[in-house]
Order: sequence, then structure tokens, then C-alpha cells
Amino acid sequence: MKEDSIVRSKIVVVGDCNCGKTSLIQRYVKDSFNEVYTPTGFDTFSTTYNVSETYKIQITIWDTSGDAGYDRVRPLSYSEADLVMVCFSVTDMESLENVVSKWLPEVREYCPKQPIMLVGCKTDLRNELKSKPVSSTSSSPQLVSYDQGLKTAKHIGALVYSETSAKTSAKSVSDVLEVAALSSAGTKSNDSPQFRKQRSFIRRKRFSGVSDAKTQLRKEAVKSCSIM
Ligand SMILES: Nc1nc2c(ncn2[C@@H]2O[C@H](COP(=O)(O)OP(=O)(O)OP(=O)(O)O)[C@@H](O)[C@H]2O)c(=O)[nH]1
Repeated sequence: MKEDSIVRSKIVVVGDCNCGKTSLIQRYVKDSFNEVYTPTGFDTFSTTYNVSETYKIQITIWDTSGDAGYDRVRPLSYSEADLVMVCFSVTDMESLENVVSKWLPEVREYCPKQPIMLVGCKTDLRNELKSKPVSSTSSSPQLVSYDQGLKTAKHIGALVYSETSAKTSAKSVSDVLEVAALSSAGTKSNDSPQFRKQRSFIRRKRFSGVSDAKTQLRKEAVKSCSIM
């Protein structure tokens, strides 16, 4: 396979602590899920998405920490990013509010033009919590609805809004990462003739990929991926 038919893409994943970033990445890269929370400092993962037999996207995913202690070093990870995935937990309204107040300003400072995807994590817990009887002792978390997530995605100018569960839906996770890879690769500016062909292929593929995903989602009666 010629080196030219590989597109390299760097995706940076940010969002509040504990919102589910590492789990999303681990589900995609290793198809595993860990219930135990281990805070991340920085981590990188590499994987290849085979768009077709001849076109491949070599994805490097940068996992970052949501901790304020990393606010001064996290910006280093945005360098040469092709797309930024901003995550929040659908069981934590504050993590969505922080998308607007903290994450968008930071991302736009270091990545003024790169596409952003907004990803709501832990949807299995939303379903679980909704079906639980209200307890008189413990206060229940304020859940984020699909429409609230979508509205925020539009507000921040995100390219895509998606919801995932790293615990129970590997399909939703691979949809999100593959749309991210296609979107980021499709916006790269390498003007070699070989790459132009590849890029237009990727763009077409991105759109058909999305409509396939939508058909599939409609079939399953689950809303998990909206393209703006
Ligand atoms: N039920 C459920 N739990 C999840 C899901 N995703 C993550 N978790 C749990 O939430 C906790 C935090 O997940 P992480 O993926 O480590 O969160 P993070 O955003 O990387 O956190 P930081 O490293 O602090 O920035 C862990 O205990 C995970 O098992 C999910 O989709 N469903």
C-alpha cells in the first residue's frame, strides 16, 4: 500500500473530569470498559480506520485531563489538531454548562478553525436513572436531555452532536470516532493530486457514512448522532 493513501488525523478529546473521555477512547481502541475511575494526565492512542481497502485513516487520539491543575499544560495537546471532541456526561448538567463557559473558549483560543464535535457520554446511566424511583433521601442528579445537548452543540457551532455509552454501546462509540476521523481527514489541506482525490472520496464517504448511520439509528429508534 502506498504511503500516500494513508491520511493522518489528530483528534484531541477534552471535557470535565470524570465525564467519560478515557472510557470512550478505550472502548474504540481496545473494545474494553473499566468501571474503576483512574484520572488521566495525558495519554495518546493510535489506531487505523479502514475507510476502504485502499484508503485508511491513521488516527492519533489525544486523551487529556479535565482537571484544572492541567489548565496550563493541556494547551500543548491542541497543537496541529485536526478536530476537537468536547465531551460531557449526560448525568451531569454542570459538565454541559462547562462546555460553554470553559471548554469552548479554551478550544477556540488554540484551535480557532478546527471542527468541533460535542459528545454526550454515559447515556446508559441516563436511562437507568430515569427508570429509578425517586429517593426521598438522596438528591438525584440533573440529567441532560438529548435536546439540551443538541441545542448546546448548535450554540457552540459544533459540526456534530452525538451521544454514546462506552459501557453498553460499542456501536455508538465507533460511529462517533469514525465520523470524527472522516470529518477531520476531510478537512486536511494537502494539495497533492493524490490527496485531492482521496479527500473528495473521504467527503463523499463522510456523507454516506452519516446517512447510513442515520438509517441505522432510525431503525433502532435511538437518536445518537446529529450532523448540523
Ligand atoms: N455507566 C457508565 N459509566 C461510564 C461510562 N463512561 C465512563 N464511565 C465511568 O465514569 C468514570 C470516569 O470515566 P473516565 O472515562 O475515566 O472519565 P474521564 O473523562 O477520562 O476523566 P478524567 O481522566 O478525570 O478527565 C469511570 O468510573 C467509568 O467507568 C459510560 O458510558 N457508562
